Amino acid sequence: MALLVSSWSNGVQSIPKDYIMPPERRSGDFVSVCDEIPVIDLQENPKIDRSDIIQQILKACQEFGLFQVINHGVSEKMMEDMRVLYHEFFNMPVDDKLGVYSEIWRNTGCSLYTSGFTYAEEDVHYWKDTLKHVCHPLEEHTPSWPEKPARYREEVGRYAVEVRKMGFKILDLIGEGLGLSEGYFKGVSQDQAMTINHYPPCPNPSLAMGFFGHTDPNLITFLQQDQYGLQMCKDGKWMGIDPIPNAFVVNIGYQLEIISNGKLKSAEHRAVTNSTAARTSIGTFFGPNPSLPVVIEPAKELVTSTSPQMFKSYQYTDFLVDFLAYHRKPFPRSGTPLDPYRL
Ligand SMILES: O=C(O)CCC(=O)C(=O)O
Ligand SMILES: [Fe+2]
Repeated sequence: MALLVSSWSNGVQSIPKDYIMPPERRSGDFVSVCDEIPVIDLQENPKIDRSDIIQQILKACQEFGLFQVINHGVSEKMMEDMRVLYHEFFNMPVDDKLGVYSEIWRNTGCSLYTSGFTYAEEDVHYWKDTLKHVCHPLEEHTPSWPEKPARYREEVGRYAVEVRKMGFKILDLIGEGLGLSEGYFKGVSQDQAMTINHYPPCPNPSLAMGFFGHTDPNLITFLQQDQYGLQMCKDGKWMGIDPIPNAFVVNIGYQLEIISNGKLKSAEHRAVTNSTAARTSIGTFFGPNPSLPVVIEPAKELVTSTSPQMFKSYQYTDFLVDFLAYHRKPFPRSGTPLDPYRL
C-alpha cells in the first residue's frame, strides 16, 4: 500500500530516483495541444444528417484513431459527480483503500495498483495509481467494487449504465459507417470495464511519466479527463488533447483496427503529469469478454478482392497474453503488439 504514489507524494520536493525516466522515455518539452483533433457533436439536430455524423466519425477514426464527443447524452451532473467521487477516493486514508489494493494489474475483478502493469518488474516507475474494475453485468461485479466512499457502488453503477448507452450508440454509428450488419459489435463488446488513473501533482514533470505510450488492447475506450495530460501520437509526432469540459475522448483500440480490417486506426497515447494539480482520468473500456473464448478476425464484409484480409483470426485471450508480454519487455522495444497478428 505504501507504494501508491497518492499515499506518499504529498509535499515531496523532488521525485525519487526510481521515477526518473531515461531521457528517451520522457515526454520532451515541445508537445502542444492540437486543435485538429476532431470534436464531434452528437446532438440530434434536424439540420445535421445522421450520415454526416457517421462520416465525421469515420474520418476521425481513419485519420487520428481518436476524437472527442460532446452532447453525447451522459449528463454533465453525472460526469461531475464522478470527478468529485474519485477525488475523494484517491484522497482517502490508505487504510480505507486496503480492501481493493493489489500488487499488480489484474484483468478481472477489482484492483487498485500503482505504476505500470507490474511494479516489481519495472526498472523505472510511472507517476500514477490506478483503480480498475469490471462493470457489466452490474449485479455480478458491484460486490467487488470499493465500499468507500459509501455512495461509490450506486453512483458508479448509474454512470456505467449511461456510458454503456453512449458507447453502443457510437459503436452503432461506426458499424453503420463501415457497412456492417446492425448490432455487429454486440458480440465483441460484452466486457465493460473502468480504469481510473490518478496522477498526483509531480514535482518534476519533465523527468517523470504518468502513463507510458500504449494503444488500448480492447475495442474502444471512452475517457473523461479533468486536466490536461493526455497526448496521442500521429505520424510519429506527439500532440496534446484539449481537456474539453464534459467531453469524452474516444479512442480506437487494437480490436477495432483488426475487425475493421485496418480501415480504422488505433491510437497510441500516453499521459504526462503536472506540478500544480492532481489529474484523474476516468476511462470506460469496451471489448470482448477476456474470460470467454471469443474469436476475433476482420469482419467478413470488409474482406474483398480489393481489400484482402490484413489480420489473422485468433482468440482474444491470446492477444491479451501477448499484449502484456510486450509491455513487460525491457526497453527499447521494437515493433508493436499488433505485428504478430498481421498477415
Ligand atoms: O490518463 C489518461 O489520460 C490515459 C489513460 C489511458 O490511456 C488508459 O487508461 O488506458
Ligand atoms: Fe489507454
